[in-house]
Formats: sequence, C-alpha cells, structure tokens
Amino acid sequence: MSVFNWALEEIVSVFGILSRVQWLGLLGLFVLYVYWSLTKNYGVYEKKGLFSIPPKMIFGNTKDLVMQTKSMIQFYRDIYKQFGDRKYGIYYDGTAPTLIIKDPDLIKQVLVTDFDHFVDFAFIPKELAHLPMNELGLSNAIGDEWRSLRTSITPAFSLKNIKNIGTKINAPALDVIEAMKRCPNGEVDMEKLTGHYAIDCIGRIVFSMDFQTIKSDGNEIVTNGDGFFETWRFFLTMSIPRVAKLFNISIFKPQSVNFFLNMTEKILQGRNGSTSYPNDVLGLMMKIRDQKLDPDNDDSKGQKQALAAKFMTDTMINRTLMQFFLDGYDTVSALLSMVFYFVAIDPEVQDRLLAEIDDMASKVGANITGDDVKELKYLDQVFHESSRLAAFAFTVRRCTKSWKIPGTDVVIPEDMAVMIPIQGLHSDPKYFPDPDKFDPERFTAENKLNMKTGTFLPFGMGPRACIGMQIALMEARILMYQVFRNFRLEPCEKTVIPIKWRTDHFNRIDGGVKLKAVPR
Ligand code: HEM
Repeated sequence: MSVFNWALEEIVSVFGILSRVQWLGLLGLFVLYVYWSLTKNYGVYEKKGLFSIPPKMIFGNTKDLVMQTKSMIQFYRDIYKQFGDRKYGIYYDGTAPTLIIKDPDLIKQVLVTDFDHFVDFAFIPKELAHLPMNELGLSNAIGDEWRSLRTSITPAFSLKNIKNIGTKINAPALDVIEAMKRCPNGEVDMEKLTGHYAIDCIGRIVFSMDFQTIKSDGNEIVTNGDGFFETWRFFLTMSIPRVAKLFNISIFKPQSVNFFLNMTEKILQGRNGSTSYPNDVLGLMMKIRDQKLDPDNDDSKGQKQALAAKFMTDTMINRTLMQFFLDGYDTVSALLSMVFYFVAIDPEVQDRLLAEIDDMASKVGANITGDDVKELKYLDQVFHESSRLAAFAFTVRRCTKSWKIPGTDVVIPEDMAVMIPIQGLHSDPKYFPDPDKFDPERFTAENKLNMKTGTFLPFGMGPRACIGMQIALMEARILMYQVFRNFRLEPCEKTVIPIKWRTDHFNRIDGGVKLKAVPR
C-alpha cells in the first residue's frame, strides 16, 4: 500500500463519514482553489490591452529575484528592457499585478502632479505597516498621517537649520583619513570605512556626539546597523504578509530596532530635563515639539508650528532618530563606497578631480566648510554619475485613489502598486548614451539642463522624495574632498573588476570595495 493510500485510509477511518471518492473530490476542489487563487490575477489587465511579461505560478515575474539568481540592479534593468518601447505595462510581483511605468512624463505625473493618488510607499505590505513592531516613523507612515508628519519633521532635515553641518562632519572625515593611513600596505576597505563614517556622521549631525566608530574600527552601533536587514525576513514579509502577521515576524530584525530605540530613548530622556536646544537634528525636533522654532533664524513653518508639534511626540522623535540608522547608514555607505570604486578605476576622471580638489585645498587646507565644498563642481558631477550607476533599483508607490492611465480607459484601482524602475531608466541609452560608461560629463550644468525630468532618480522625486538627500550629499562631498586631498586611489589585487552586483543586497558589489590608497 502506498503512503498516499495509507494516509487516505487513516483519514477515512478517523472521519469515516465520507467515502474515499468523496475525499478525493474534496482534495481536488482544494487543489483547484489554490491554483485559482494563485493565478486569478494573471491576464486581467492584459484583457484590457496592457502588455505584460508572461508570469510564472507563485513567482509571477520575480523568480530570479526571489531565488537570487540575479542582482536586484540587473533584475530591474532587464525587466525594464523587456517592456521595449511601451510607456507602461504590468509586472507580476508574485501573484500581485503591479503597474510598471517607463515613460518619464508619466513618472512625473505619478510622483508629482497626481501625487494625491499615490501618497503611500508600497515597500511594506499595507497589512504590516501599522503593527507596532514595524512602526518606523516617516517612511512607513501613510495617508494624512504621513502628510502631517513630513511637514512636521522637514525643518529638522533642512541644511539651513543644521548649522555648520560641513564643519561637524569634517571631524569624522579626518578620522577616516587617519584610519586609512593605518591600513597595512595602503590596502583599504572602503565599504567598511564609509559605513563607519556614515555612523559617525549621524552621531555628529543628529546627537552632537562622537560615536568613535572609525577610531574603534567598529562597535555595537555598527553591528546593529548591519543587522537591520535580513534577506529571509524581507522576502517572507513581502511575499506572504499574512503569514508574517500571523507569526509576528517583523520586517527588520527586532534586536537591531530595539537597540536603536533604547539608545535614542536614553539620549532623549537625558536631554528632556534641559531648557536649551543643542544645534543638531535632535535639538531641532525638540524645538518643533515645543514650538520653539524661530522664523527669524530657522527655516520654520511659521504658523504651522502648532500642528507640527502635535505630531512631534517623544515616540515619534525616537522613531525618526532610529530611522537615521535605518535609512541613512547603509544607503550612504553603499553609494559612497561605489563613488570611490568608480574613481579608482578611472585614472582620467581621478586626475581631473584631484586637480579641482588641490585648487580648493590650496585655499582652505583641511578645514573645509559646507559652503566651500559646494563650489567643487566636478566633484558633484562625479557623485551624480556614481549615483546613476549605483542607484537603488526601483521605488514603488501604492495607489491611494483610483487613477486612470492617461489616454486609456484602464483604471488602476486603490491598493495596486506602481513601480518606477530607477535602474532601468538610468541605463537606458535613450537618456544616457553608452549607459555602462562612467562619464561625469553627463552632469555638467549645461547637460543637466537637457536631461529629461523623470529619468534621473537616485533620491526619488516629488513630495515623497528622500528627505535626507541634502544631508547625504554633504556627507559625500566632505569625505570625497578629504580622501582625494590625501590619497590617490588605485585598484589592487582584491579589487573586483568588472563590477558584479551582489544578489543579496540592493547596490553593493561582490567582494566589496577593496582599493589601494597611495598617499599624496
Ligand atoms: C546616498 C544616500 C541615500 C539614497 C541614495 C537615498 C535614496 C532614497 C530613495 C530612492 C527614497 C525613495 C524616494 C521616492 O520614492 O521618491 C528615499 C526615501 C527616504 N530617505 Fe533616503 N536616501 C539616502 C540617504 C538618506 C539619509 C541620510 C536619510 C536620513 C535619515 C534618508 C531618509 C529617507 C527617508 C526618511 C525616506 C522616506 C521619505 C518619506 O517617506 O517621506 N535617506 N531615500
């Protein structure tokens, strides 16, 4: 007797009411139901005239991503190409149809003009967004709550308000230089160093504290920052959110989230007794909470202060502080390490960059300020070109109010995800000729004027664009200035050329960024 027959006999003997044939019928119905629920969405939009890539059961179009047979960057570049000259189409994220938009004008419409229809991010499944374990502050807030929160915390991210930001982060940049000098044979691990730098910058900008991550070559802040993201959690919560909800599986590792929440809570409590407001992001958030922003000196929201204060509770301050570690650490480190990689393997670009930096160094030496560094035009070009090639693969909005695709009768319903394939756009020869070439000339002032809006989106676009962009840019400029003022970077034996993107990370490369730093 086969195991199947035996199992059937057992069931029949336990529930002897149904015959073997009836049981088989029930099983058949169950299988049909599962098949129907896994495929019911496939083909719905195709019938309305939208193009799609034929989906596979369960995976939809995401098999290479879920099985990690392609990097995220390559995956989204390939998906984009498969839509050919079409302006949009349907892409299946597992079983869920997602509108993918390729056309820059439509992208602008979704992200800016018709933002009202696409207020929410769809990175986190809706059913998980409001569980206490996934409450992260701004980036998972939705609808009106997001609007009020964003207005409320925006002044805390304004460079006009974070006084002397350049000078504050010059100290960690100089710490990086000292750490580079200590590296045996000048072999530097730029992923590690930029990671430590990003953490120490958060310490200075947000808390006016020296976390000493660079000096100590890593500490528990780094370990917990690295621990936030676990691939299995990400895929499980994204693909089967109901299971994640049932078993209380959070999107980010709870130990890391709790570590940072406890740390920020202690710092906030320590400050709450004082009547002064230190000049840092935490001080600004406290000013917003207490309605103490001064329109004469601060980039404030004037009479909106009372409303802003309503949302700036201590809990929200804590969660926003934690978000600096979640959103402002790995992003900055991954992109900055790639900046150093691209420059190291392109001696001509490096020569030009060094010339510009030397010119500035002859005037200000090591003590560069935020205003000085903004004058380094070629440095900015290099940063932007790096952020074109090493950008996040995509961003995604959730349709919050049904939306008719212009020029068609197709209506995108509430809750459907709309994906903007950033990496596809950044590598489209129509917008960036010879797209694989690292060419900072694309970002001269003149060429930027000719760049089509909606094609270059390393920080997103519209009201929901990255709130930390100016801070990230400042961190990049200061570190680039100090590194190239002191060293020439070259590839070494451990440098991985050509680029091979990791399959388990958004925008890092296999083998990391190991380079040789030659003192100048
Ligand atoms: C190189 C570094 C960074 C990159 C490439 C980056 C990129 C992005 C992108 C692509 C988005 C989505 C935008 C959209 O869909 O339109 C985003 C959102 C966001 N970023 Fe950044 N980011 C960086 C650094 C930072 C920093 C330093 C912070 C500081 C805390 C930060 C905080 C945020 C937040 C809070 C959001 C969500 C905004 C909202 O929900 O309104 N990011 N970022």
